[in-house]
Amino acid sequence: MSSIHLEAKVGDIAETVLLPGDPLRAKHVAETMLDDAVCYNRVRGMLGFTGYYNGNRVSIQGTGMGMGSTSIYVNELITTYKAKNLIRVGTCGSIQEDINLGQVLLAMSASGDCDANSLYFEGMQYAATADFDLLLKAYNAAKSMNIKTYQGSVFSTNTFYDTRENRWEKWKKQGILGVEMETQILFTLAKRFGVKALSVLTVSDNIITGEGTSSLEREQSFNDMMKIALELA
Ligand SMILES: O=P(O)(O)O[C@H]1O[C@H](CO)[C@@H](O)[C@H]1O
Ligand SMILES: O=c1cc[nH]c(=O)[nH]1
Repeated sequence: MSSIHLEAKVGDIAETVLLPGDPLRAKHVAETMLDDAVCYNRVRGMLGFTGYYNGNRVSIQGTGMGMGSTSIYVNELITTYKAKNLIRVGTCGSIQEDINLGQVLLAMSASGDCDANSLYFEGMQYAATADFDLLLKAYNAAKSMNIKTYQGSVFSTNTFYDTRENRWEKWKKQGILGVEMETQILFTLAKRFGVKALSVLTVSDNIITGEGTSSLEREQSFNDMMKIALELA
C-alpha cells in the first residue's frame, strides 16, 4: 500500500522524518550524512530517502514550499506511514537585526496566515506549538555540540513575495524571530493527529538588512541544523 503523493510502501519510512522544503536538500543530506540511504519517493520529484544516522533509522522527505504542499506530505506521512516525529529542517528570513545568516532557530511556536487553519478553526486563532520533548532534546543536542541556537516564535506565510511596505514591522515588535512558509501547518497537524513536531531553521536571509545566500547554499550548507535534527532520530 502507498499514498497518493508518495510511492513508498508502508514500512519504507522511518518513525522520525526530517522535512526540508527543498527535495534536493533531502537528496544532499541522504548522500552526505546518512548510511545506506534508499530513495523511496520520486513522485512529482518530491524526493524522500530512508537511511541510518549513527545506527538509527531516519527518513528525510521534501515537502515543497508553502503550507498547502506541506500539509499533503504531513497528512500522508502520519496517516499512511505512521510517522511519529516530524522535524522540519528549513530556511527562514530573520526579522531581527541581531540574528544573522547561518544562525539556527528552534521554533517554539508559529503564528501565520495559513488559510487551511482559518477555515478549520472558523476564524478563531490556534496557537501552533512545537512538541516540548523534541524542543528540549534539540536544545540539549545543540548545546552539547557547541552550536548556538535561538529559541522563539516564527511566522509562517503562504506569500513569499508581497508588496506591502514594512510588512514585518509589527511581527518584529511582537518578538517573532524569523519568517518561513511551513511550520504553522506542521505543528497544527501534528497536534491534531497526536504526533510530535519541531522546526529547526537556518537563517538564509535577513529581511531587515537585505543580506541573503545563494540557492546552492540553501540546498547544501546547513550542517549545524542537520546535525541537531539528526540527533533526534
Ligand atoms: O528552505 P525551505 O525549507 O524550502 O524553507 C523556506 O524556503 C522556501 C522559500 O524560499 C520556503 O519553503 C521557506 O519556508
Ligand atoms: O525570507 C525568507 C527566507 C526564507 N524563507 C522565507 O520564507 N522567507
